Amino acid sequence: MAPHLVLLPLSTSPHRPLHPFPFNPPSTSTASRAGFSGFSVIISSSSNGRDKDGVRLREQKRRAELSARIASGRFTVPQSGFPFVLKKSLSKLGMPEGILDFLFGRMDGLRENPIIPEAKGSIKAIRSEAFFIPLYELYLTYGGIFRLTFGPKSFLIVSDPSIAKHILKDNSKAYSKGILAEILDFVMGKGLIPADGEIWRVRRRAIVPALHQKYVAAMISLFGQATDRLCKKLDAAASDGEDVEMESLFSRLTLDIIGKAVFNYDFDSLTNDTGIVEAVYTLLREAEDRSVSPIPFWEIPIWKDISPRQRQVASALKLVNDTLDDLISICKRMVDEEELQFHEEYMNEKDPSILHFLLASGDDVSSKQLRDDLMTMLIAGHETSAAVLTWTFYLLAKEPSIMSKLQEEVDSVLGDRFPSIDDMKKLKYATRVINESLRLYPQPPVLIRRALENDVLEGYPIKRGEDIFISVWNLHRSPELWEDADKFSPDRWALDGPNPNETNQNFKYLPFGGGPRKCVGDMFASYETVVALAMLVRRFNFHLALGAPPVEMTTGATIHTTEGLRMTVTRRMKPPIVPSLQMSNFDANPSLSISDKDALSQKSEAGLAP
Ligand code: HEM
Repeated sequence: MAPHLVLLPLSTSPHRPLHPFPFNPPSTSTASRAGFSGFSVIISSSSNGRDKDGVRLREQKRRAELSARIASGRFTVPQSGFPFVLKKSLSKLGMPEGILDFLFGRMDGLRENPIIPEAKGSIKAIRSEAFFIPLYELYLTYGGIFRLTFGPKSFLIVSDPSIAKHILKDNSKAYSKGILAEILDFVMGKGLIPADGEIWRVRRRAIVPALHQKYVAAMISLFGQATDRLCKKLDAAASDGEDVEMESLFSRLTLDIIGKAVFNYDFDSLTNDTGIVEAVYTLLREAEDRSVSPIPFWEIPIWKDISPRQRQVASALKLVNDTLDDLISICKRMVDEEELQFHEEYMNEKDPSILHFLLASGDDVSSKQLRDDLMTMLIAGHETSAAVLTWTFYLLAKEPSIMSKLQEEVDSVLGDRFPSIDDMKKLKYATRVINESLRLYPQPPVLIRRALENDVLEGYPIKRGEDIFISVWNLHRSPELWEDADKFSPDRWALDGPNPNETNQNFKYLPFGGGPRKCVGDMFASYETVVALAMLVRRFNFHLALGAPPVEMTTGATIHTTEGLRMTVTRRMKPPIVPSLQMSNFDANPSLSISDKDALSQKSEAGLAP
């Protein structure tokens, strides 16, 4: 049975009160290897109206309890052996800690098999919040690599850039997707995310070329058109004075985009709740629930037949699979009828989807594998982008000065028209806002691997079969690696500097992973989120809704809010019109500005348009 212990459904408030984390000196000299020095972490405060003090007090109490548990040694396996007893005795005799650390640190270095610092505990100890939060606090105590043990099961938690680089890049062949592949098997099969070994190599080689530059550029107009549909919804809400729940709207926006982009299917989920949209959400929720369930019920044979939930999952899976099979057949027919001249940047103008590219390329693959790959991209490219937009708008709502600076840029670059590929270079600040949002809310917050062979991580020997969580959350918020780590500050990235990525940030910043398994949709996702962000903030102001529940985090594959992101949306005054009306390749009516298009679509609704 796959171990699912650590990923329990947990939530906590990102509105963290001002709270100095009581730094515990590392309990083993090995922690100092990870570069520890005495510091305290100041966690910034925020407000969301109602219940602020209650949340703050609860949070303070919870944190004090956790700190006390860590300080009590409850998570710590006592060290044994002569050096430890000697060190303790010398310490009691009053020898300064610095000298002891120096002496015993050297002895540790000479030992053949240094022991990884170990945090031991009951699952209940971290059950009350999003699991990566206690991992962060344990990281502050135990350092860049430590073992987290629950009963017979243990995980290595990695929060050190050079160890992350070793696992993801330098020795990536020695690691598989482990637990992740087991959990996602029912929905992604051998798709690109869970696949390992030869299947992964072959599929990666087939899929990466499909996301070529011309394709991504063509997608910009799709992003614009989909966001325009969302703008219309928000326009109506602004007129009616109704608050909106942005997280679910972003989820629908990115579902509509990824459906068209991957297999040319219009879910139209921003307008309709069709059976297929519901089926996709049933599968997404099931994948997330399985990844956070302590017991894999779904592996019990009879359970599948008697559990109404599992029966619902099975029928959702059938509906989505049948739909994908139909889309594959339709696309095959299109390709057969096409006068095909396949080349590197091939793209069918009517159907620029990834599926069309794969079939046109002569990709020799079973329908099941193709379906697994499409499903993988649907899931990978949907919730991630939605989560990035959700947390970006949350951060912006709390920082009006950053929002104003962003709106200023968007007004001057875009004026009243849809973004084009050329604008992507010009929307520099918008890009930095997304870069910074991805630092504070990485999606997913943890990368999962399993060692396929024995290895050595920063001097620590580890065994084949070890399950490893690389905590991107810890890397991105480490006070050792970042100044004002918890502060939302897009200006930390120079406007004219390179786009930050894992390579130029030496693996302390991993928004899209790194090494051979890096995200294939990084450029797609960056443009998608910048286009949506720019178009939305240009037309509207966003505020956290008065009286809304506090925005708290919960974890699935990505970081969700517990009760949504309720916002009040108001129309902005019209920005100045910039004369250039250049549109991206695939817009049917390239000379129109957004207001022209609005007028046309209103006429069309009234039956006036040609
Ligand atoms: C902001 C949005 C996105 C974020 C933050 C994101 C993040 C990531 C990360 C961190 C990984 C590495 C996972 C690991 O190493 O375990 C990954 C892999 C992947 N992503 Fe994305 N992603 C995003 C959007 C997309 C989109 C739009 C697509 C498809 C069009 C996509 C397709 C994939 C695939 C197929 C993989 C697996 C690659 C492999 O294992 O070879 N992602 N993504």
